[in-house]
Amino acid sequence: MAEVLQETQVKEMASEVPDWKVEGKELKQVMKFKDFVTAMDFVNKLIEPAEAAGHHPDIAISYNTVTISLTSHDAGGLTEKDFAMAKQISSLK
Ligand SMILES: C[C@H](O)[C@H](O)[C@H]1CNC2=NC(N)=NC(=O)C2=N1
Repeated sequence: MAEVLQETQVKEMASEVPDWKVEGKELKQVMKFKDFVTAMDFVNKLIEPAEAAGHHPDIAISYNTVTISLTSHDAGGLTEKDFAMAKQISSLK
């Protein structure tokens, strides 16, 4: 299991993913799309990288708005896996 990062490490790594916000034990991003179908298309693009990494984002969909939260449930906080997944997700936008 990946280890929970210290606060200083979190700050350092957060600067590498400026489109994500650190909120407590999560990395969060709200994404707006043209419509529901486009939003769903994006969400479906997350299946492959999440399965490949064995690390899965929490996703809330509201019409054209997708809120993605990343945390390592098993470790109980943010780990390197969350930052790696954040980078991957950002690259799919
Ligand atoms: C066995 C498997 O690795 C675990 O259940 C994984 C699956 N995906 C996961 N994803 C996230 N975000 N946190 C986890 O703790 C987690 N656990």
